[in-house]
Amino acid sequence: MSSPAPIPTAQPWAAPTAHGPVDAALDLPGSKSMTARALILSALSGEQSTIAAPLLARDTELMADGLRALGCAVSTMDDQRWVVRPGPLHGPAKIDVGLAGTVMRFLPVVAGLADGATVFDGDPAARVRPLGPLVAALRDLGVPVEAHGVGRLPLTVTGAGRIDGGPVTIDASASSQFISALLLAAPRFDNGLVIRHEGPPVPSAPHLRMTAEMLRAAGAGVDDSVPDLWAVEPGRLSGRSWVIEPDLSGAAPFLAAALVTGGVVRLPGWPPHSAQPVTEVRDLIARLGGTLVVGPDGITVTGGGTVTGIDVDLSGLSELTPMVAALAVLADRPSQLRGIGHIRGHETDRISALARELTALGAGVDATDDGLVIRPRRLRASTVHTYDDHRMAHAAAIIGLAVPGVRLTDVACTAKTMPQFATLWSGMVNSAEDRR
Ligand SMILES: O=C(O)C1=C[C@@H](OP(=O)(O)O)[C@@H](O)[C@H](O)C1
Ligand SMILES: C=C(OP(=O)(O)O)C(=O)O
Repeated sequence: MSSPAPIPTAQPWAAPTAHGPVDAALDLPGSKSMTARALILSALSGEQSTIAAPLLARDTELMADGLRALGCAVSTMDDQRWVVRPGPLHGPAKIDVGLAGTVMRFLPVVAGLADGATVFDGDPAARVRPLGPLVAALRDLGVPVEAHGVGRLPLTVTGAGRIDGGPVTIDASASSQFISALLLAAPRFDNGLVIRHEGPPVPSAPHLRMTAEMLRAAGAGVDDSVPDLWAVEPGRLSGRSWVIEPDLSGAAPFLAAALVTGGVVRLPGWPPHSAQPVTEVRDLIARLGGTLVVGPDGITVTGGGTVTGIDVDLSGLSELTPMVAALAVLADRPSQLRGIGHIRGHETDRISALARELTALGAGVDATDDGLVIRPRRLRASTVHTYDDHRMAHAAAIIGLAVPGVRLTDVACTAKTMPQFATLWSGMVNSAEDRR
């Protein structure tokens, strides 16, 4: 396979310090997880679909490219409305997954439905992200997969144009995306799918809820009423008009800015019924000392002046760990973040990366088996390594609000999910400074 697309060039960045409360209304980009699911479901449906307000970022663009490589027409000409025209899925194809968990987990199952061989590879850091249980499940379902070592990239999936489906067992404790990947394609399996999880708890329950909800919206029959068991009926998926919500996880650092500075951040345009875990995030913000209110004008987060340290199981909201860890070093008491051992397999080993970088900033940090213990201490200026991880960059930016002299080795890694992060962040901080 040709070498994977280059990783965005590193861009060192000085995080702006806030000298008072932020007060901002932000128009944030679409949800990565919803855009990824809408693309897959549209590509597997019977007719044309549109995706309004999609996320324009590296992860979703790689997903669109991957579907194109498999024979699906995806027009991204109009930034506000992508058009997906499904076509017969076929190889040979080469797919660059970048560092996107959604691309490296969702597309191999789609490739199993294609006729021919598809080769997958990605950034060097993607080659160490877990994939083995999904590879094993695909093989159990009769799809030939060649993988590196224990089931890592690079991968070759040789589809026969169809998958029998039926019962399969998987250990999805390393990533909920293994289950979402199989569920999203399952209506196209001849016999549908009954998937059982066996192993330590599956993380990211809200993402599995989103998968089931979007499958149902596309016309699939899904039963997710029994813990650790999901059933999808075989059937035709309908093309439809998807409308993507703003990304709640992408919003998280901005919400954190309200907490750190005792300010206000508003996110207009939030739907009354959200596919994302707004209630869980509201409860988390409340425990951290702020308030999140959902009203007709959208979401408003107000900081209470002090960040409260917490003891919290973040397994459902694990992608928010870097943001919560950043708040924890600025909090009034120690925090314990639990239930997140699997984030060692995220964009980087986030447990080790956070422990190392927060310690360098002066915090007291212990990595535990399933998370982090964080003791706030006097912090100092430091250059934070971002490890190509967008959310490590977010964490450093949050701390930089309160600690002068925080520099990031690279802010360009935020292009994974929000290429405009540095501009939006500086705009939020500078507009508050200008008003003072
Ligand atoms: O399905 C999805 O869109 C996602 C599921 C979660 O993955 P894990 O279960 O691997 O944490 C989450 O962390 C990731 O950012 C997006
Ligand atoms: C874990 C994350 O991403 P991915 O979809 O690449 O797993 C994340 O965005 O925090």
